[in-house]
Amino acid sequence: MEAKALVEITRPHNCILAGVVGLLGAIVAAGHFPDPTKALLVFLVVTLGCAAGNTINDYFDYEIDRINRPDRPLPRGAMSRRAAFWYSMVLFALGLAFASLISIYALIFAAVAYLMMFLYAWKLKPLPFVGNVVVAGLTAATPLYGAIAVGKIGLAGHLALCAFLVNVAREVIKDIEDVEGDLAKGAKTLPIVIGKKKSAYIGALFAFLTVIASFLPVKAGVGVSYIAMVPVDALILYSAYLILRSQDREAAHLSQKLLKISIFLAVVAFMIASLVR
Ligand SMILES: CC(C)=CCC/C(C)=C/CC/C(C)=C/CC/C(C)=C/COC[C@H](O)COP(=O)(O)O
Ligand SMILES: CC(C)=CCC/C(C)=C/CC/C(C)=C/CC/C(C)=C/COP(=O)(O)OP(=O)(O)O
Ligand SMILES: [Mg+2]
Repeated sequence: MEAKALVEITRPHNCILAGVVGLLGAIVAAGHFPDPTKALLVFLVVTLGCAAGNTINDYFDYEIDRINRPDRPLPRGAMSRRAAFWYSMVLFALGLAFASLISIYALIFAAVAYLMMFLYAWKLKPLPFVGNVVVAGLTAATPLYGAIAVGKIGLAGHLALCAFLVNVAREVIKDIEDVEGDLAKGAKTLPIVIGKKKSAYIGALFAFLTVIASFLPVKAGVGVSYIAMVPVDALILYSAYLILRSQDREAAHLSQKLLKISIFLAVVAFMIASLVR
């Protein structure tokens, strides 16, 4: 087994971004930076959960990824499926252990989120649109987790709404990109059921809704750097334009990657604004 596969399979860039979003949720809910121990625990529970979710996802997606993503650790043989399964279980268990140190509510919330990630990878992904909503719901749960840890939701709800909308858009567009492999495994994703053009309209609609919702977090203290949301919203609208113009694999890949960049930029803008206000 390649040692680097243990890190690569977790998709560390997603996990770190998710951990920062959990922390951001705690900050905007509390209105200040939380207790450092609690902040670290929130970061660890979200990061470990995301790492476990990505790992179990690759375990169940082995056949699809052999077509769509042959360079990933499992299809290229860098790690066995059995090792990936037990590795994800260890990561889930570690996350729950840290969640138990926060509060009973934080433990229950994490357990439900982790279960949803397992169910998504095992059974829900092939269901048209349901899988997209589950993944987007999990990204929305991330800022809410930080808020739960500090005992109030507050303005983290705005971040959760934006996270949900932008990730529904991105998941639908990713499914347009992955039609070939999903067809081979018999997955009934939205583009396979209603066609790539109608799916592009749905993806673009959720991108537009994200831009509208992005004005809500102005109350979340992003007033100082709200100007930073202008390029973020422009990037989201450009992603929507790209997928409406063409639904081929290359256009869908660029559109979903630009949406991911917009997520990263938006999180940075919110984090700076919430810390400097
Ligand atoms: C206005 C605006 C865009 C606000 C941002 C809202 C916000 C706080 C978003 C954060 C969402 C979040 C928790 C992201 C964590 C990382 C992530 C993208 C998770 C979803 O991953 C599923 C995806 O299918 C993985 O695919 P890939 O990224 O290609 O590995
Ligand atoms: C709220 C708590 C405690 C944890 C949340 C943890 C987070 C951030 C979850 C966000 C959603 C996520 C990363 C789910 C993991 C499963 C995953 C990678 C879904 C997407 O997989 P596919 O739909 O197969 O797409 P790929 O082609 O990228 O594999
Ligand atoms: Mg997958």
